[in-house]
Amino acid sequence: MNKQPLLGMTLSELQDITRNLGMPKFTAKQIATWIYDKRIDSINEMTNLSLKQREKLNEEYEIGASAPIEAMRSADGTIKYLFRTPDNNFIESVYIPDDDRATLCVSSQVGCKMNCKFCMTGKQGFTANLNANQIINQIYSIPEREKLTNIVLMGMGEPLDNLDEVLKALEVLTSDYGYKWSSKRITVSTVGLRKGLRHFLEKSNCHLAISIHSPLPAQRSDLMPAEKAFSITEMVDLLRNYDFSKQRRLSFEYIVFKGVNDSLIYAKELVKLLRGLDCRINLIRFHAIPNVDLNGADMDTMIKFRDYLTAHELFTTIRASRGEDIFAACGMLSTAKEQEKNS
Ligand SMILES: C[S@@+](CC[C@H](N)C(=O)[O-])C[C@H]1O[C@@H](n2cnc3c(N)ncnc32)[C@H](O)[C@@H]1O
Ligand code: SF4
Repeated sequence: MNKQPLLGMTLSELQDITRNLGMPKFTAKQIATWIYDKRIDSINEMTNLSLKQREKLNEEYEIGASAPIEAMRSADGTIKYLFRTPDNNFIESVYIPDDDRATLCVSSQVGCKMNCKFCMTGKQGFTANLNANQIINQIYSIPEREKLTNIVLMGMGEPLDNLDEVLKALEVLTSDYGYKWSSKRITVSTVGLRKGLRHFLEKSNCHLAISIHSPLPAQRSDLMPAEKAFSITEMVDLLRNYDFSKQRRLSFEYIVFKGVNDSLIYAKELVKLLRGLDCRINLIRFHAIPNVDLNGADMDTMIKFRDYLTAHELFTTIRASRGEDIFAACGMLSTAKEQEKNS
């Protein structure tokens, strides 16, 4: 029988286990402390549990951490990690050090259903949802885990399409019994799914990044089919009901494609669409992917675009492109691995 991983479990799930094994309720908290505070490698190290309790736990459970199988280092310090899931699928996480920050870009699914035109993960199609163990393991099992200051769910997959497991992982990351991270250090990035977005905003305080890429519904649906199910105009109306002026931040991600969405007409439309909303814009450089007729805009164009938005009260930054020499656009490495597996 396969053992169940404890890593990634919420306190209430651990309490279910201790109850079923006839252990006192407080044992669940002790187990959480061993896993999330002390970061032990085996159940045998839980020395404030009796030998009998450890034996019982060991029969059905394990810590459930699994190290990355590959690491690719960029000249700029970015490291891309490849993990193998128990079902022999591949997922990627990217470690991005930057002055006093160190961000980990974490995956939420193997592949993705959303099929955005410009995204390598989208081209893979959907294979599986990651469970909370597999999401937390990406953080737990990298050598730089103690250096991390920020986490972004911007790796493979659409987090709101796997919201239950994502919310569990966010609970473990932000709870007192877990990693005790402030929700201000965590950002969830999404194309915006009608049901998931509302649910996420109600259940989590983490920052929200919406992948917008065009202010015009017709163009956006050409780039991102998810627009057809939940339009950006409706999404913005929904977002207006929430307060982003305090703890939680709202940002919009905008890949600037040459000759597609890079003229000031689009900047003007963005200003119109987002007027009055407490938010910022991140302009992203496109990482070219094979067989897609899109190119990134040049830096001059991006600067003009940024300056227009900033002059119209939309605070805008240009995100530094990191790890281009190691295919840091997510989905590249796992696609290559998948092809190797099938050849
Ligand atoms: C891979 S997605 C994962 C999170 C979520 N599914 C989303 O789309 O926001 C994270 C970000 O990467 C962007 N992205 C995808 N493919 C890209 C590429 N080839 N170059 C630059 N950014 C890309 C997405 O638009 C999104 O803003
Ligand atoms: S950009 Fe995000 S939603 Fe679109 S296909 Fe890629 S991972 Fe999925």
